[in-house]
Amino acid sequence: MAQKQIPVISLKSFDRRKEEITKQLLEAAEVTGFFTLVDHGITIDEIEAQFQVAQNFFSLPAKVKEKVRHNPRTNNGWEYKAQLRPSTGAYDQKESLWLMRNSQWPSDQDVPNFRGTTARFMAKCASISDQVSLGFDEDYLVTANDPTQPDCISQLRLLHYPAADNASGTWRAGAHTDIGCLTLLFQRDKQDGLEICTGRESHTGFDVGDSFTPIPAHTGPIVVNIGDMLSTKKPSLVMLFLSTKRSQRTDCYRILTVAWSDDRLKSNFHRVRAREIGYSPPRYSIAYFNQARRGFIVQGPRKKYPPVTVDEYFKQAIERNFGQDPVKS
Ligand SMILES: O=C(O)CCC(=O)C(=O)O
Ligand SMILES: [Fe+2]
Repeated sequence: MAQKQIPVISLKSFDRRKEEITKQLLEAAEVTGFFTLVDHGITIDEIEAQFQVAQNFFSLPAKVKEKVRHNPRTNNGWEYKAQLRPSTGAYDQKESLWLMRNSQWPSDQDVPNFRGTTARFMAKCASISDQVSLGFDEDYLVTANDPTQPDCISQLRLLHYPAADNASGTWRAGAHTDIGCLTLLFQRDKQDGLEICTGRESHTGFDVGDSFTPIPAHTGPIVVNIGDMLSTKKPSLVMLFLSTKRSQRTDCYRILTVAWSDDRLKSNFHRVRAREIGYSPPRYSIAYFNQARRGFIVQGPRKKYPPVTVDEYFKQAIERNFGQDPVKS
């Protein structure tokens, strides 16, 4: 099947071209669900510097990485092959480090320059995100995602998929949608594997029957997608069937009520795979998840769905992702 393209949008001269860019972004978000940003202001050197500190962290012995072990209650820290995907029923073949601005980070002693490099990178991701207003009143999402506020729960996720041989039957990241409002994804040259489902017609139930498009990895362009907070995530029979915990089943139903954009925007499935036959080199990627401020109320301008706080929504969403009850654990 011919490869479906996703729109490439330049942020060059944003202040002067704001209206034109906003129109392009909105159309891409409404129609395709994914788009690529170029001329966004983060240089290749800055992106490579962030990949380098990520690589330095992942190459440490497990007992050093465990100093910042993943906490399912907050969804911060280092996890190793710990994410069980309802879509595949298997653990993703990857390790990742989740960071919030005020969570525990690896020390500069263990990873030289980690804090400075990563803090600068997160700030740049936040300011790029500020340029993506998606049809909300100007500055509405900027205020909702304001990283200077202590209750802002936006996260940076550093990811490492180890090299694999004949990976048939395994997934580097099983099909999923993201839980936040807007994700910026950075890839590295020649480390392919990302596949996305585009279009309003896709995302039937739980990626079943949808067609996935490979997105070649390049250092520089940012792949952007809409997350569930802005969209509506419909539970599917597959998801309900795989969710054995009662709390997870409840969660599936409650997710129905969240759609900050009143269903205008679309949160689409994506996944990462290694080659079924032959060698796949390691893949590193970096995702910045705009996840708003805990106290913010998620409700669209047309009030199509009842209000939910970001805090309540987020707790349900990480329970679904990591199978833990963040309140009780
Ligand atoms: O590594 C990738 O390309 C995708 C990562 C991703 O989708 C996620 O962490 O939500
Ligand atoms: Fe994702």
